[in-house]
Amino acid sequence: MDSVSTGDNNTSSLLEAQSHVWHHAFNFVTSMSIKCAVQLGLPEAVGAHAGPISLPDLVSSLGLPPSKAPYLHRLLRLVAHSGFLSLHTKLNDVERYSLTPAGRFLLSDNPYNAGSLLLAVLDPVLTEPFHHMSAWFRSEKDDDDVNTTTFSSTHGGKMAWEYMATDAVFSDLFNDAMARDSCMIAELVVKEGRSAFEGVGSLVDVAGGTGNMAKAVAKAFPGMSCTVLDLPHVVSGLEDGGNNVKYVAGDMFESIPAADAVLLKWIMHDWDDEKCVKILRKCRTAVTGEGKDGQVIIIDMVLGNQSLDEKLRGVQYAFDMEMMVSLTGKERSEEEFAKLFFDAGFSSYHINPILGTRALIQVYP
Ligand SMILES: C[S@@+](CC[C@H](N)C(=O)[O-])C[C@H]1O[C@@H](n2cnc3c(N)ncnc32)[C@H](O)[C@@H]1O
Ligand SMILES: O=c1cc(-c2ccc(O)cc2)oc2c(O)c(O)ccc12
Repeated sequence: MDSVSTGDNNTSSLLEAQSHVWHHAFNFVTSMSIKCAVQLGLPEAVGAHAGPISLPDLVSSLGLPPSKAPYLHRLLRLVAHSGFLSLHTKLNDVERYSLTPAGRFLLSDNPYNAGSLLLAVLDPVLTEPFHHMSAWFRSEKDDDDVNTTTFSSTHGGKMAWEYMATDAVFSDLFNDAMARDSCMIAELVVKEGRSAFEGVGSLVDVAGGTGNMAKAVAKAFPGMSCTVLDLPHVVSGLEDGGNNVKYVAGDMFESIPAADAVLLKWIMHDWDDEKCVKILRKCRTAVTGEGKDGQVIIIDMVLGNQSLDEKLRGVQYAFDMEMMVSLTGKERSEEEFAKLFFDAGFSSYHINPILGTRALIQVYP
């Protein structure tokens, strides 16, 4: 191979370029290994042990055959290298492991658990479409929507939310992932973005899933009456959460109950621009009806925040691919959000970048 094919024939540049390709080719192996650790119950076994745990103790508490110890050691090495375990070698030169802060996010009894999101994203339901992404790029849009997304062309023409109603196991996993995320975001929002909710007497969490966000907001603001609107298969059977949280089964494209404020957490990025404008128009009607002059509160990623580091920007772009492959949505820049808001008839907005990769956006009629 000559230097033309590589652009540079300096030895270290060649090796670095090759390793860069390897790093990205093998990223999925790292992800799948972490998934395996979660499925084995490794975070719980490490977390339950009094102090850092050794390999033999881990093998026994996971109930694995002792012959698998050398293999588990190799899994632990990668999971530790990926930042989920700390390695302690001080005690008698025996390797012992403890959970890092990211590792504690994989604990199933952690209310902020992100393991369910990891399991959902790495479930074949969501990974299979990625094998067909290039075919989707080459295919023309068809009238019956079969090829609207890579997800729908992989799953017999079913669009994402339609599919959810047919797969209770995956739907429960996904709803659990959303609910856990809402637990943490609600706490941060109540702490860091409290002013957005002050003075709000009634709130509708539109497409609010199983209601964790609404429950936490209602708890922080006992005078507020909260309604969770979501599809029937998500909210049917859920008991109203205390005095001031109730569930309504419905379609946000049809009607949204009137309220002082409407919350859209992780909704805009699920939909294309046209659908977002439709949802926002319904929200505008909900917060301006009955003489109200309310607001729409959006929690979503905003691309282009220069203070985000490279890793987090990569996370945003990966989410954008997930939205493109699974749904018809996208992650948006401030300019793209502003266009949606003005097209839906709103007059102003304020972005508060208090949630890492995500931001709290207040939109005013
Ligand atoms: C990404 S989840 C977000 C859930 C919740 N807001 C959260 O952040 O945890 C999107 C939600 O939209 C709901 N959804 C999809 N289409 C809907 C519709 N037409 N009307 C109401 N809810 C809908 C789904 O059932 C799902 O719960
Ligand atoms: O990672 C996801 C995946 C989805 C998704 C994929 C397929 C379906 O049938 C439904 C949903 O949706 C997500 C989402 O709405 C979100 O806010 C974050 C992540 C994901």
